[in-house]
Amino acid sequence: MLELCHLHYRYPGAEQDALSDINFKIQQGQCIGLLGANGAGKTTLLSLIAQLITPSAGQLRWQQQPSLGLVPQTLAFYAKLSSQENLHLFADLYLLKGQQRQQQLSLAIEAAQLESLLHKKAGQLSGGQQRRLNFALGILAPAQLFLFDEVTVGVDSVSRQHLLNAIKQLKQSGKSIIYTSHYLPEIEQIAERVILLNAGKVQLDIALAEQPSAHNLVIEWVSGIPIELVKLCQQQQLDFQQQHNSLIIHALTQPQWATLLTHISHTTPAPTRMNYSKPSLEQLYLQVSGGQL
Ligand SMILES: Nc1ncnc2c1ncn2[C@@H]1O[C@H](COP(=O)(O)OP(=O)(O)OP(=O)(O)O)[C@@H](O)[C@H]1O
Repeated sequence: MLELCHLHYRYPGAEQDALSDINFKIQQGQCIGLLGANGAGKTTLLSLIAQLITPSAGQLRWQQQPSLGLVPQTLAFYAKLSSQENLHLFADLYLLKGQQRQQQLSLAIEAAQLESLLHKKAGQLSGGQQRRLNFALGILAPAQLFLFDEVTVGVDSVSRQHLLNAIKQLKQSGKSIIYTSHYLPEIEQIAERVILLNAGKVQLDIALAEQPSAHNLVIEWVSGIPIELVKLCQQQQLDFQQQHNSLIIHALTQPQWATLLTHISHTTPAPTRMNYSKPSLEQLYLQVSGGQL
C-alpha cells in the first residue's frame, strides 16, 4: 500500500539527519511494530508518513490515495470542549455521516471506554483518560493506514488492553497499522513484523515468526556464578553474558543445552532458578540494540 524509498529527513538547522535512507514497504492489513530508543527517529518517521513534514530526500510511494488515521504522542484535542463535542467535531472533520458516523463513534467510544466521560471537559480528564480520548479521536478516521505513537503511555492496564483490542479489530478489518511503543509485550501481541530504528537508520526488519528458533538459557545462583561454568561456556564458544548472579546464554541448541545440564547437575552450589525458553522480543531487542529500550 505504501513504499518508502531512500527517505531522508533533517530538521531545519540540525547538523545531521534525523532519518537516513529508510526503505521498506507496508502491505495492506499488516501491523508493524516500530521500535527504537529515545531519539531513534520513530516520531519523525510517523510524521513523514502522515505528511506533517516533507522528506529532505527520497519518496513516499502510495499505491492509492493516502488515507491516514494518526494518534499522535502529543495530545490533539480541544481542552475546553467536552469529550463528546471533541468526538463530533472530529467526525465532522472526517466528513463522517449517517450510519458510518454512528458506527465509527460507537467503536471509538467503546475502545477508549469513554461512555461515562462524554460530558466532561477534555481538559478536566485525568492524564490517562486524556490519552484514551486522543486515541478515540484518531481511530474515528475512515482511514486505511493508522499510525499510533506511544498511545498507551500512562494508561492503566485494563484500559490499555481495550486499546490493544481495538487495534487488533482494526487489523482484522484489513487496515494497516504502524505502532510505536517502548512496551515490547504490547508489540508482541499485535504486530507480525518489527522494524528497529537506531540513530535514524533501520537496524532490523523482521517478521516475528522468524525470530531465532534457538532458545536462551538463564541460570541464577544466590551468590556468584560458579567459575567452572563460565570456563565451560568459553570453551564451547557460547554466546553468553554474566549479570550479577545470573548467566544468560543466547541461541543455545538442544545438544548444547544437554551438555550444560550435565555439568550444572555436578556443580555446587546448585542454581536457584533455570529458564530455558525462546527469547522474548524484549531479550531479542536488548541483544540487537545493545541494551537501550
Ligand atoms: N523539532 C525538532 N527539531 C530538531 N530536531 C528534532 C526535532 N524533533 C526531533 N528532533 C531530533 O530528531 C531525532 C529523532 O527524534 P524523534 O522524536 O523522531 O525520536 P523518537 O524515536 O520518536 O524518540 P522518543 O522515543 O523519545 O519519542 C532526535 O535526535 C531529536 O533530537
